[in-house]
Amino acid sequence: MFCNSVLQVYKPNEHNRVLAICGPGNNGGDGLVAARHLYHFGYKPYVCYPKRTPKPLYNCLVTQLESLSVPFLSVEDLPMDLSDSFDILIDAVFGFSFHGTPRPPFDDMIKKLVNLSNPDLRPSKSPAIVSVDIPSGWHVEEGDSSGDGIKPDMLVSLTAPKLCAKMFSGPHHFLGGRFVPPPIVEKFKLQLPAYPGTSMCVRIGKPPKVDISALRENYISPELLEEQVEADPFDQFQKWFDDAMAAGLKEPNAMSLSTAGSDRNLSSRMVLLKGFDKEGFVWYTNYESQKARDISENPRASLLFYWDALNRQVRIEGPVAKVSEAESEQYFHSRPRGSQIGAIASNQSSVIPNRQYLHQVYQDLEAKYSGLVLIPLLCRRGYLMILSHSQYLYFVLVKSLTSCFLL
Ligand SMILES: NC(=O)C1=CN([C@@H]2O[C@H](COP(=O)(O)OP(=O)(O)OC[C@H]3O[C@@H](n4cnc5c(N)ncnc54)[C@H](O)[C@@H]3O)[C@@H](O)[C@H]2O)[C@@H](O)CC1
Repeated sequence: MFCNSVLQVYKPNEHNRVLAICGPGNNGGDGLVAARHLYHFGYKPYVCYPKRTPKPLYNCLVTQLESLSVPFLSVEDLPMDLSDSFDILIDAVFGFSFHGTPRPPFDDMIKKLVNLSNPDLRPSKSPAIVSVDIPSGWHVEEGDSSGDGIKPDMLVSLTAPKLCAKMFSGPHHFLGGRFVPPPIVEKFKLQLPAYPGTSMCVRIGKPPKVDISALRENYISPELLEEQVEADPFDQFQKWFDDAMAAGLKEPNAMSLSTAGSDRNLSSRMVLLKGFDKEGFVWYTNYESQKARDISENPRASLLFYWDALNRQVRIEGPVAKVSEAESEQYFHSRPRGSQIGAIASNQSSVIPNRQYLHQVYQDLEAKYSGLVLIPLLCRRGYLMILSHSQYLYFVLVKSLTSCFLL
C-alpha cells in the first residue's frame, strides 16, 4: 500500500534510485518492506538499517532483501550529499512510538533529511522525501512543534492519519491500509475515506497543483508491424477487441461518438457499442437526442475507441443508417426493465422543469406498465446504427500512439 502510493506520484523511470532509511522499530520494518516492493515495481532500492532488530520477522525481511541483492549501506557508506545519489528517500526511521530527541546514529540521519527538506537549504535537484506514517522526529500528536523538523514531500499515513498529519503541508498525502476491521473503526470512531476500486491506498488532503504541460507517459509496448495488421479492418478490430476483453478493461465497448448537424457544429459523447459485424457497428440512442438529430441532418459519424492499458486507439468514420424496427425492439426488450422505463421517461437533450418532474414521470410510467410483460417501444424512441457498407468505412488503428495504419 505504501509502494502503490509512491508509484502514483514518482514513476520508476524518472525516480529510480531509492534509499530506505530504516529505524529500529516497526516503522523501520515498514521501510524494509517498502524497499522490497519498490524493487519489484522497477525501482533500484538501497537500504540503510543501522540498528537491526533481532526478531525473526525482521531477520526475514533482511534476508528477502539480500536475496534480491538489494545493497545495505552503513551510515559511514552514505554519501555526504544524498541528493546526488538518490531520487527518493524513504523516511522510515521513527513512527508513532518516537519520543524525546533522536539519539545517534539517527540524529545525524534525521538532520540530513531536515536539511534536504528545508526550502531555504534545499539543492535545486533534491530527492523526494517520502515519510512512512509519521515524519521521523515528529511527535505523534503535536507533530513538528519546533518547526525545525522534516518537511516531507509525501506522507503515507497507515490505517488512519495520526493527529500530527494535520501539520503536514507537502503536496502528496496518501492513506494506506484498507482493511480496517469494523470493530476498530467503531471503537476509534474513524472516518475513513472510500478507497477507489480495489486500490490499497487513497490520496487524501488537497490535490497538488498540476503542471499539465509536464504530464507525460512513456508508451511501452511491442512495435506494430505492417505484416501484423489484418487486411480486413473488421478482422483487425475483432482481434483488438478480443485483446481489450482479455485484458479485463472496464467497458472496452465504450466509444466516443462524434456527430455534426447541418450547422456543422461538432459534438462528441461516450456511448456503448452494442454489436458489430461486417455490416457495421451498432449503438442505440433516442431519436430525439442531439446525436440523432445531427445524424438525421448529416448521416455520418466518427467513432473512437481508446484502450489506455493497451496503448491502442481505433478511429472509425463513415455513414450512418437506422437499424430495423425489429432490431431496435429486440435490443430495447433485452435491457433491464428499469432502463426501459428510464429510456422512455427521459426526453434526451430536452429541458425539464426540475429533478422531481423526472422522478414523477418515471413513477407514473412504472405504474402504467406494471401489468405488462413487454413495455412498448414507442416509435419516436427508436435506435440508430452506423456504417452499413464496409467499403465506406475508414479505419485508423493507432498503437503505442506512434504506429498508425489506415484500413
Ligand atoms: N496501524 C498503524 O498505524 C500501523 C503502524 N505500523 C508502523 O509501526 C510504527 C510504530 O512502530 P513502533 O511502535 O515499533 O515504533 P517506532 O517505529 O515509531 O519506533 C520505536 C523504536 O524507536 C526507538 N526510539 C524511540 N524514541 C527514540 C529516540 N528519541 N531516539 C532513538 N530511538 C528512539 C525505540 O527504542 C524503538 O526501538 C508506525 O508508525 C508505523 O510505521 C505498521 O507496521 C502496522 C500498522
